[in-house]
Amino acid sequence: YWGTELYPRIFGIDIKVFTNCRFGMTVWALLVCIHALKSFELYGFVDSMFVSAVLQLIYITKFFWWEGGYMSTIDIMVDRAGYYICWGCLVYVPTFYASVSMYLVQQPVHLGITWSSLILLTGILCIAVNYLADLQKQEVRGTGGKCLVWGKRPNIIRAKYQLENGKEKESILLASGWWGLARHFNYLAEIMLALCWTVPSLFVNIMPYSYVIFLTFLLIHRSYRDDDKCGDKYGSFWVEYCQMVPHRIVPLLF
Ligand SMILES: NC(=O)C1=CN([C@@H]2O[C@H](COP(=O)(O)OP(=O)(O)OC[C@H]3O[C@@H](n4cnc5c(N)ncnc54)[C@H](OP(=O)(O)O)[C@@H]3O)[C@@H](O)[C@H]2O)C=CC1
Ligand SMILES: CC(C)=CCC[C@@H](C)[C@H]1CC[C@H]2C3=CC=C4C[C@@H](O)CC[C@]4(C)[C@H]3CC[C@]12C
Repeated sequence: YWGTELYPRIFGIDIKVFTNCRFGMTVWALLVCIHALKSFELYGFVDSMFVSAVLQLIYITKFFWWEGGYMSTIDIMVDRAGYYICWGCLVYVPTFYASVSMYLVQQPVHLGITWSSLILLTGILCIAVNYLADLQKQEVRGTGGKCLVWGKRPNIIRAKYQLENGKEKESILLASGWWGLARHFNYLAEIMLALCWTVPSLFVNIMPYSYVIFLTFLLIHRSYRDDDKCGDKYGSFWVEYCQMVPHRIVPLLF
């Protein structure tokens, strides 16, 4: 179920790049377009479908833009290519992640220009925060901490860790900017964004909210998994970071 190989290749093709990045994300985007086209064919322009589809498509485009950063996440560095990842990315992501659009084909909602614009702008803001947080970490590490974070010198911990062969290495833990608000503020933006592309379906049925609910559980669980992973890797340096940034996802709350 969890797999054995970390980076399997078939005929030179990296299986995890294919499943996690290319197939799942592309079919998700295609299904959003297919549902939006069907809705247009049935009812003409529907603002709720437009807002939801545009947010999902911007998010997927952002994913491809940032794909290099995804290569250093738990999915690629820790999870092996087993049933969990393969079924998850080949079947679960395209179908379940696009389920709000599928729902809106059956249940069109007219939001009006004010609500549509408000939801669209909030969603775009969430995508920007999620992207900027991921980028900030990459930039600080890429420059060895010699950059500005929100206009100031970053607060960093130079964390030492050991490789399996005993060699000592160093990495940077950022404790300011987005990474000073909470240890995974990027997850909060991710959940708020999913809410933005779901809320156009209003509150008649719980079905379209399945993805937001799933994502909330997934990311809370992931924040614990990441704490374990980083605690094992960085030891006392991670404890120091947790003392500086005590909250996991929501500043002052959780
Ligand atoms: N829609 C979905 O289904 C999901 C979307 N996502 C999104 O994917 C993106 C990547 O998420 P994910 O990989 O889970 O997690 P993060 O982007 O939060 O990365 C966690 C890793 O970053 C490093 N790190 C942790 N804290 C710091 C710090 N303060 N400074 C520098 N480096 C740090 C550690 O790795 P290292 O070993 O390098 O130190 C840690 O394992 C996010 O935008 C997330 O929202 C994630 C899961 C599901
Ligand atoms: C129980 C079950 C079916 C779990 C799903 C497992 C996987 C399919 C998902 C676990 C983590 C997910 C992802 C992580 C990070 C991502 C970056 C984001 O910008 C786009 C989505 C994704 C690639 C996402 C894809 C599904 C998972 C691998």
